[in-house]
Amino acid sequence: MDKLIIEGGHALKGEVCISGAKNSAVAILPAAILAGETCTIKNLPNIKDVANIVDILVQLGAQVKREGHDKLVINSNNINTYKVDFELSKKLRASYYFIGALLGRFKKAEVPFPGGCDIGVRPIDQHIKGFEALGAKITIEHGIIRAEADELVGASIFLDVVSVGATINIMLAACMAKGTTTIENAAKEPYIVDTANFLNALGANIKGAGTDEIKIKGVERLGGCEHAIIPDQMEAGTYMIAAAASKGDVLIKNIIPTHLDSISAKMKEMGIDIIENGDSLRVVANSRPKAVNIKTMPYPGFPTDLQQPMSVLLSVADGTAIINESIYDGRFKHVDELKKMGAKINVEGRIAVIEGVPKLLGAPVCATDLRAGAAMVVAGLSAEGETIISNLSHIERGYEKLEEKLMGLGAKIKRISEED
Ligand SMILES: CC(=O)N[C@H]1[C@@H](OP(=O)(O)OP(=O)(O)OC[C@H]2O[C@@H](n3ccc(=O)[nH]c3=O)[C@H](O)[C@@H]2O)O[C@H](CO)[C@@H](O)[C@@H]1O
Ligand SMILES: C=C(OP(=O)(O)O)C(=O)O
Repeated sequence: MDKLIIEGGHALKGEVCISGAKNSAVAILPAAILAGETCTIKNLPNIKDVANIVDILVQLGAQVKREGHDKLVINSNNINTYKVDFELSKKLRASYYFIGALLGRFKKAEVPFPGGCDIGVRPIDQHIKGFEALGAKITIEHGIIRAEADELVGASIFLDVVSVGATINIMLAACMAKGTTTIENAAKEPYIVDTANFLNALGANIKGAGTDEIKIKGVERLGGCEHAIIPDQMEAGTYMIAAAASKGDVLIKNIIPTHLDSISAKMKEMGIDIIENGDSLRVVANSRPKAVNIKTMPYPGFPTDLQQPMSVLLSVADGTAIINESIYDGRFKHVDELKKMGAKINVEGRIAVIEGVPKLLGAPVCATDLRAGAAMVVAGLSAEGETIISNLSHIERGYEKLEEKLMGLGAKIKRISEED
């Protein structure tokens, strides 16, 4: 089992280039099952979640060819099963997209329950409600979700909760359904727009992605296309927070700054300089940040996926901050780890009260989930002394070349294997 060792207290300085978005990639790759011709997908992040999705595509019989480090060419014509392997499915959250994609293509899907970060209850009732509205019969047996339909017919679906996964999954199933599907109270995250753009490039007719009402007119057949994944909002946000926590000066390149507006706004409120310029953004932090309150919200609100890294910056801020985690009921598992480094945080349900301390002190800590891992890295970079982070597999699901990128910014970070 590898560990990361960080010698903290070195300001990050320089430039970092952001990779393609995990949450777009893991939706668009399964969506390629609906394509009647070859798809070329570019700007894919080289992360475990993408590798896991590719393993499922291959298990189903798709031809997947890698070209260069960030490009895959996929042909789904030879897919010969609608059943996803149990072990592969539970390796990540996004395996749920195979339900929508296989149902859309074969009118049948068998997908074991997905895995993903353990951050509270994560039901998929809204996905199921959407598939049923389109005419599918859903049964759950022995941990496997079975979806089956004689035909899929467009329907009007009002989501009870704003769900990224349900919005995309219904889009996938509805693309080739008969008639028009309307998703109301749809999620608006950039991944939804990216996935809709990909499907439209294949020949789908989706309008309104990025708003809370999406209309999908079913088409007979989808073709192929070339598509580049958008930059990763969460990776970019993590580097913004890391730059500030280390009192650094970092130019974050290859981003869409509007996707980061809620983070930039909060960081400006904290007294950190954020300078946008085209597709890059510079973060300059010289002094201790001011404490601010945060409530996580669906896009364009402050993203839950950056709540954990942000809690590190608030741990060393001047004053007391309140975090209201409105999306998940268990996304504070990292707090016990941060306390080992001297953070003063009280958690009561979905609320964390953080009393800022002047500095954190390095300690052995564990990455309990993906963004908890990112939070530990940010904490290690800002802390005095050495931080040793274990349980790295979560971090590998979502961050491409983490050590390499941080070392490029002057961080003292290295990976060791247990036997080293
Ligand atoms: C692979 C992927 O894209 N993961 C992201 C996706 O996860 P995921 O798609 O799982 O998250 P959702 O947007 O669906 O979940 C949002 C909230 O809705 C609830 N809910 C969701 C679906 C449902 O059928 N019923 C229900 O009650 C969830 O418990 C949660 O409280 O969006 C989350 C919210 O931005 C992010 O944290 C994850 O990084
Ligand atoms: C919660 C996350 O991932 P997943 O939904 O894939 O578990 C995340 O990316 O922060």
